[in-house]
Amino acid sequence: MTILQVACAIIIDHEKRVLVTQRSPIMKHPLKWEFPGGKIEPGENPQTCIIREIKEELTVDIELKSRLPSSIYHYSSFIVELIPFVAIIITGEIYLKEHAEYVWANPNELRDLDLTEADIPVLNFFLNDYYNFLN
Ligand SMILES: Nc1nc2c([nH]c(=O)n2[C@H]2C[C@H](O)[C@@H](COP(=O)(O)OP(=O)(O)OP(=O)(O)O)O2)c(=O)[nH]1
Repeated sequence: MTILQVACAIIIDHEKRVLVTQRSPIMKHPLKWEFPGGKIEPGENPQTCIIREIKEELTVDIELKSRLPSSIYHYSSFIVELIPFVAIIITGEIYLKEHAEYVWANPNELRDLDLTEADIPVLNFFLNDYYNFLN
């Protein structure tokens, strides 16, 4: 089985809340929550991919702060390598082009969300090994 490489963004605001988006009813994994992002296209690296995807999906420009460890998850029909980046918004207002909803969530709210499976280790790493070092 091939591995689908997907870059995602953990976008944080000045109150240390995290932006999470809900997949729409017509997407794969309908109504699950995720870190926004998408598939790496030929000729892209994960960094150029995530900047492009966030602009396309949320209409904002982001600046990348850190790359976190990938999460590899075996869904029934494919394997995903989820490549996370911590980021901040530098310009623009969020306007959802594909997702059903978004929310700025604190750690307890993040833990309660019905996330896509590949995101759970990403969230755990972020909260356990990264979050407390944020200013
Ligand atoms: N964007 C994103 N996709 C994720 C996450 N976790 C996870 O398992 N996935 C899976 C869901 C999808 O099967 C795949 C990404 O597909 P996508 O539909 O978001 O990406 P895309 O915008 O490039 O796709 P497309 O609409 O062009 O088909 O990775 C996540 O946190 N963010």
